Amino acid sequence: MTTAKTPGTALQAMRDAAPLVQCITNYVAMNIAANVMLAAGASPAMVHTEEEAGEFAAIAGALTVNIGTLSPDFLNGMRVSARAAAEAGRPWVLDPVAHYATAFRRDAVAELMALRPTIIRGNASEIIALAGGQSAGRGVDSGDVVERAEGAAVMLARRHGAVVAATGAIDFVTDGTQAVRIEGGSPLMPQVTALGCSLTCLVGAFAAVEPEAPFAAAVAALACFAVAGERAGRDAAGPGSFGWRFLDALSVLDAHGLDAEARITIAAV
Ligand SMILES: Nc1ncnc2c1ncn2[C@@H]1O[C@H](COP(=O)(O)OP(=O)(O)O)[C@@H](O)[C@H]1O
Ligand SMILES: Cc1ncsc1CCOP(=O)(O)O
Ligand SMILES: [Mg+2]
Repeated sequence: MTTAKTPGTALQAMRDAAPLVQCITNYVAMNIAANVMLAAGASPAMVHTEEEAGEFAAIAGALTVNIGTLSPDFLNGMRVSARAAAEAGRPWVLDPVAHYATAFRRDAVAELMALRPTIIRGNASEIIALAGGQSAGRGVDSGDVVERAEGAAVMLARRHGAVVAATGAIDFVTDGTQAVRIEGGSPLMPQVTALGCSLTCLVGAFAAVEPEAPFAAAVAALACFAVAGERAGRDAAGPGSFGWRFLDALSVLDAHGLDAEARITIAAV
């Protein structure tokens, strides 16, 4: 008899492995993302300089790349790391923060997409625009609901052979052949900066432990955020207390609680 792997078993496996994850993320996110990773049980390292980023990608279990505060130097580090991760057979996750905003970002994301990310995690506006659609996004915050991004996510997944996670009030994850929606979280989450960036890093942690199952890895990471976010939101007075409650909720989340409270439903593709 085989037992289907649940988000809870994926969480336990991730904690047991405490994977080293190379996170190339933005200046806003670096601290909160590292704390989110530690609370969840992963080992983050924010390593982005070209001189060492490629070498580091070969020893980390996974790489995450986020263009939030992009510069030519950051981009050089992203290029060598994504290539090194692919050569070492490690999964890598792309977070195309506000890629529609400027030509520099658009060109950078086109180049990074050509390096074949294993998983793409973005908010609804980012996913719509990445598929060539008209999004309402202007800066880093989404102006669209995820429902509008679902078709774009499926199209992107098929076109690029990647898992695509579009997040918002109800998340949507697809690999082009299957899809799920994940409910939970809190309306306070978009009020705390860099939680989406932190989620991208956590997706990398799960992918490091499940390199052959990136769809399940992305679902498990998003489910952790959904359950911890819902728990933290219950007693939070606002974004400030939500922030620390969320970290605490992530750190005490266990396999049983995750499987009991995660609301994941299969969606048609
Ligand atoms: N209105 C909401 N209700 C519940 N959870 C939300 C809401 N908006 C965002 N989230 C959650 O916040 C996290 C970050 O997603 P999102 O805000 O879409 O990313 P980003 O910060 O990149 O814009 C995800 O776990 C998502 O499910
Ligand atoms: C405010 C800001 N500016 C550049 S990156 C960034 C953080 C964006 O974080 P998130 O995409 O998780 O909202
Ligand atoms: Mg974002």
